[in-house]
Amino acid sequence: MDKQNRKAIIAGNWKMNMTPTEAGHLIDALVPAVQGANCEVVICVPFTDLCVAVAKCSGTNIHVGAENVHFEKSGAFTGEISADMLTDLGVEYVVIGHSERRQYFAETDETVNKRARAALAGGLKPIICVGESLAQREQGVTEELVRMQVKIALNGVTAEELKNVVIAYEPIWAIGTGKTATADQAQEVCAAIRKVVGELYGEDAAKALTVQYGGSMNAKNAEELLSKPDVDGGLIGGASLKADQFAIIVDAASKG
Ligand SMILES: O=C(CO)COP(=O)(O)O
Repeated sequence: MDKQNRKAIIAGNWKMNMTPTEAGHLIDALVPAVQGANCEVVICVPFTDLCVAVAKCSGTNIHVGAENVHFEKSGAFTGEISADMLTDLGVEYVVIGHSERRQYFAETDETVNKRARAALAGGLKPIICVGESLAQREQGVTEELVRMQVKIALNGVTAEELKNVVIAYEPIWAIGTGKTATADQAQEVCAAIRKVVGELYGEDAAKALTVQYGGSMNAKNAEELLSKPDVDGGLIGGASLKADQFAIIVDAASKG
């Protein structure tokens, strides 16, 4: 499979970090640091940082994403944010189904699917997160679980819509722990994700799909992870909060 035809995407997931003032400073440092990138650069930021991010990234090569979206178009859902609210601001991507949302906010494969469909219908590009816990890896059910997560998340997503979908493999045990999956482990599961998408949508669609790895990806290990044939980018937490570290990861993806 030829990786050259796929777009590598390096996306920061800032999580619950950065006030709007801090966000402005970080983006001011990021813009010159990633301007020569030969991959897509995305920052997914808290809702409160979106305005400043969109304003500062306008006219640059940095694309802006949110960290979640509600599945209804509008209505009595106190505290929630719709796809239309995000696109109206100029937001392009949205992280969906992050394991922290699944673990702490009771999101399920079914609500992940509803959010993904709402995002796509609203013109956003969802970065759908899947991945196993340590116990699930030790039980040997990683591939089966990830296949199921992907199948449910994509239920009802059309082949045309799939072109705007990114899938991120994020083993839960590697998130924020400093324990990175080995490049071979990342490759194995990213390939399995591409395989199930191929079964659902055909070979060409699978070949075109961007599959990211996320979980303690950093300036030191990015190059090796990104060198794997089915790892098309990264979803980066901690290391995305430092412009110099994030830029090194972007450089690594630009070479691949
Ligand atoms: O959850 C992640 C990205 O969504 C990964 O976080 P870390 O890079 O901090 O491990």
